[in-house]
Amino acid sequence: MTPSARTQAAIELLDQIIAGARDSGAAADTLIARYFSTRRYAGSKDRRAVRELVYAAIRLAGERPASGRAAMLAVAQADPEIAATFDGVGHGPATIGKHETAAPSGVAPTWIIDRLHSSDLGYEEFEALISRAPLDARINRMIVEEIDIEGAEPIPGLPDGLRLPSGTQVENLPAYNHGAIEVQDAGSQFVTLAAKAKPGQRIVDLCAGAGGKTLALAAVMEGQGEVLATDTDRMRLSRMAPRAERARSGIIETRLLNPGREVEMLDDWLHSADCVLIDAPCSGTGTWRRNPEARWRLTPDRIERLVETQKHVLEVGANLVKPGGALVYIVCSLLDEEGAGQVADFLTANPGWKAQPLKLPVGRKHGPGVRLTPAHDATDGFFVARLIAP
Ligand SMILES: C[S@@+](CC[C@H](N)C(=O)[O-])C[C@H]1O[C@@H](n2cnc3c(N)ncnc32)[C@H](O)[C@@H]1O
Repeated sequence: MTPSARTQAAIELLDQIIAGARDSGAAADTLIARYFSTRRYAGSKDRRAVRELVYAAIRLAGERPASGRAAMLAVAQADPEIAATFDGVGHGPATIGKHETAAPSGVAPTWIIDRLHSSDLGYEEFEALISRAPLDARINRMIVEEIDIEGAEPIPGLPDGLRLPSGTQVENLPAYNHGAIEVQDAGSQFVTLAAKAKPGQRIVDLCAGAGGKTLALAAVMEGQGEVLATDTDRMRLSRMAPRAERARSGIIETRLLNPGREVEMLDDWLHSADCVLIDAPCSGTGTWRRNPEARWRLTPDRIERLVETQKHVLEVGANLVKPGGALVYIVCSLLDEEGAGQVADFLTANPGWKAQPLKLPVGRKHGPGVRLTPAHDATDGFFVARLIAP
């Protein structure tokens, strides 16, 4: 592909990504994979270059742009080499018109910026929210003692964490195929430490998804005890079994829940878990480094619905914790209404429950818990609190 054809491909993809964000459609990565599956003429270098262009445009535009062309024009404004590809030749985009406007640059839509700011996030933190995320992994000590991957660095404070060189094709590493490493952001690993999981315990991972945190819990438990991984999403939960098998985690049981009937379906675990981990569905404002187009998808209504679901899963989880046991609440959001505020409301509504001060190797105290931010901790953004049952 010529440089101009690459720019045109990025514009077409951005049009699809913008429509996907507006209509709750597929994520950018899925759309990019689909686009190239029908364009065999594009080699791996072309795909990489187009992907880079697409993500550069997504990172630049805080608000959802009017069109893919407007988004790429913003990249062209900052980079004369890209501007030169608007040449109208062959498969290239038409030349830039005198009165054409580029999508405005920014970190996020103004209403979200305001909410982040009211959640005590300083403006100096904002740029880092959409910076490029490093590639982190977790070593599975049940399979290997030590691991040697060229260019990999330890992550201070995380005995099992590894920062891999960017661009590492993890699926091609023998260590990955043997289950010796799992891709997992350092922030996710740090907040899972709040569960203080130990061999022999009974733990529920209530919103387990495809099992990122479940596998980390099972690894610390060294194959002793029980981990019940539940979720209401059949597709996500079904991805757990093959991952658990690869990681040789024999103590994980999965259970698909019906929304609204969770407590009934978990009656064999009532008031008996040492710990219930709730990695609640959230706005994902802490993960824009990995999914920068997610900030074009948010609406105040969507956040309101998420806050309701979070309140609900907290109530469900509280029913499963044994007296003196722990409820660990996590969101990858930096909005207080989903994090510190949500937990404060829970504590008011449930007298007797207490927030236990958390000592994590990273993060800063924030309300009844701890907050990790990309600028301060070089991780995705998270809020985590550990609550002890009466
Ligand atoms: C942040 S994701 C979990 C990610 C996962 N823990 C990980 O580490 O990869 C939140 C999950 O909550 C699930 N969820 C939503 N409502 C739920 C409910 N009422 N009960 C249990 N899980 C729910 C969603 O399907 C989603 O998989």
